[in-house]
Amino acid sequence: MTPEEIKALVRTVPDFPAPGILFRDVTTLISHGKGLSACVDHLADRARAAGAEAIAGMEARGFIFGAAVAARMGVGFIPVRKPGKLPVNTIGIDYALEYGRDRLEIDPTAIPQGQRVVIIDDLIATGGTALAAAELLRMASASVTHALFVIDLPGLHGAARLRDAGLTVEALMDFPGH
Ligand SMILES: O=P(O)(O)OC[C@H]1O[C@H](OP(=O)(O)OP(=O)(O)O)[C@H](O)[C@@H]1O
Ligand SMILES: Nc1ncnc2[nH]cnc12
Repeated sequence: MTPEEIKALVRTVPDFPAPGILFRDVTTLISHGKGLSACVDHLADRARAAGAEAIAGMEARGFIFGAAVAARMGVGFIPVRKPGKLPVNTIGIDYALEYGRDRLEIDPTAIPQGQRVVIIDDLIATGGTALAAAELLRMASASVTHALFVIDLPGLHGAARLRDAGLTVEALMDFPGH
């Protein structure tokens, strides 16, 4: 399936989780076997080209795509978790969302020194989550140069923020005007 065909599987829900937000819902995409598989293939091709030695994905939707891509590539997966979930000493970072604030944590021992880690998430909006994840992974000595997304909302300028911060950003599709 092409990215255009995969895009047709994304459901748009107005006013979720707050008035004025157009929620781009991947539930309908991941419940479609061929759509999910094609999505994972496209992301894995790009992660391979980026030289990924491990994939990091953000809780929760980043786990779905990130872990599937890591398994398809035969590399490890690093869960970037919401707070209080990991049973070991963590390092963490606070960040702003399109609709609120949150915090991410990782187990710093999960990453060998200098390992090339590619970030994968379902969607980039303001870029706050991905920038926080990149900073956190670097605090744990990862080499982070690429971030891959299924969906970009270019109207929220997240990809531009990541590029300004020196990251290479790719997305399979975008929804202009968010
Ligand atoms: O670019 P940003 O403005 O930071 O927004 C993008 C993030 O927001 C969503 O996750 P959310 O925090 O809603 O969590 P979820 O995956 O648990 O639904 C999405 O999956 C990204 O991780
Ligand atoms: N508009 C949106 N749709 C789905 N997930 C999001 N995360 C942040 N903004 C979002």
